Amino acid sequence: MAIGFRHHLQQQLHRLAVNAARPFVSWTEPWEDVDPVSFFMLGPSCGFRERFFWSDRSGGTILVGLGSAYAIETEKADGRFHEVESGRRRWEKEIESYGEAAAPPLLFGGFSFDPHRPRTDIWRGFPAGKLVAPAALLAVRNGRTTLTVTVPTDRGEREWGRIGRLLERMDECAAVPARLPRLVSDKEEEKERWLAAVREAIASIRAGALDKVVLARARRLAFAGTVDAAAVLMRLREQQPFAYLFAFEQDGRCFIGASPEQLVQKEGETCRSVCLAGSVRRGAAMEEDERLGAWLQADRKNGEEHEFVVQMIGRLFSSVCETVEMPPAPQLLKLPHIQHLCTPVVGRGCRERSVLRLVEMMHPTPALGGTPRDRALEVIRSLEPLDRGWYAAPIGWVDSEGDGEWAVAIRSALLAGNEAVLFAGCGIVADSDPNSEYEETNVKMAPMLSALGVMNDG
Ligand SMILES: C=C(O[C@@H]1C=C(C(=O)O)C=C[C@H]1O)C(=O)O
Ligand SMILES: [Mg+2]
Repeated sequence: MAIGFRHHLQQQLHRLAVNAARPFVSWTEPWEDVDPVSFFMLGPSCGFRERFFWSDRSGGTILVGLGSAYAIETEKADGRFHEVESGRRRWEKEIESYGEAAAPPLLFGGFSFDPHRPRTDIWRGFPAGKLVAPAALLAVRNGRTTLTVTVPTDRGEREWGRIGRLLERMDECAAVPARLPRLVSDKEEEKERWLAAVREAIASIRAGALDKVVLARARRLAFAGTVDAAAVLMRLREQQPFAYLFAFEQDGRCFIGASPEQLVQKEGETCRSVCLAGSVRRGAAMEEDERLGAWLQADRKNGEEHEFVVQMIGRLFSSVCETVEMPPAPQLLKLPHIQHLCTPVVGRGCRERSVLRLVEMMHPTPALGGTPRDRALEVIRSLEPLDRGWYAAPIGWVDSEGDGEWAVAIRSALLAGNEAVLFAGCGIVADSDPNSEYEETNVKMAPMLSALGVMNDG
């Protein structure tokens, strides 16, 4: 089947490319029986230096991209969302799309947390904002799988080599990911300095300078061999079934994670978000777990952390939507290692046309930045001893309608060769205790530690 299909696709694309009036053409075909992680694994061996993976919380939408037919990249500190949105509109005019989906292929990517902060070397290849239209996109939606191939009309022949190899290999049996290498070193990045920063933040909050700030820390692991992103992804898929799974790889450096937190979704005139803040670990037995959950729902400090997020997202949705629905009190979201206070928000009659506009307005929410936003960002810049890069920032996709879904890139790590850098933060408020906050960041790192094979699940 692949040979016949390959021939068919090649012919279609060749014919279209020759006659195209625009610089790119895309072709979409239905395609069954491909495991998305196996497809992701084929990238490097076919010569693609970029790849991404996305699965939403239900696993209903899975997007896997290989290569980059078109990229919109910005290093602007101010106006980066606007620049990316203009790039998206330009993209629609540069492509002719045929086959099953006669719409331009969607763009996938992300943003850095704070473009005003100087970037360190570990985040090389992860600019202030970057969206890509992949050369090959596998999309699973509502149980249907399609493959979209996008080629530049002037360099179609060159792209074809990689795509041809991919189509040949897609039919081979599911690839087996590399084994995870042994851990050789584990460095807490400056625990004492982080605790001191938390103490200082608490003092500023008590002095009335701000209400809440999220401070993060990093943990650097070194392994005896290369950490294979596909192997980590496969484990995350098993271990974190209700999270957004994401990976964004540039030249062998892969930012990967399993985030429970939706930033914003737009589907026509409906938009959604989830306020997530306030945390406690899971209990070992049911009784303890329920006791911890009940404690979390009654705890004043966690309630406060959560309430700042509810206030901000509620206000923002009210400013762009006709109606906003949210439950009066937070629910519990139970994940394998941690439970959170959670308030889902639905806005109807949304007046914004692009989800990127909503991403711009929402980032960072008080769940990742703080309240008030500008003060919190200043405190993070002056107290936090690390470069967040794309951690805690928006990651997701946007289509030609301006619809799309974005998560907050937490519970994540940057994989680079033999190293993995893990990140986790927590919301500091007036009643925070530095040691408990430190413990909370440990719980938040557990999912990635477990996916990396460093910690036994428990
Ligand atoms: C910042 C992180 O998580 C955020 C902070 C939370 C908290 O402090 O209770 C809870 C959920 C997230 O919004 C992280 O996981 O790194
Ligand atoms: Mg917290």
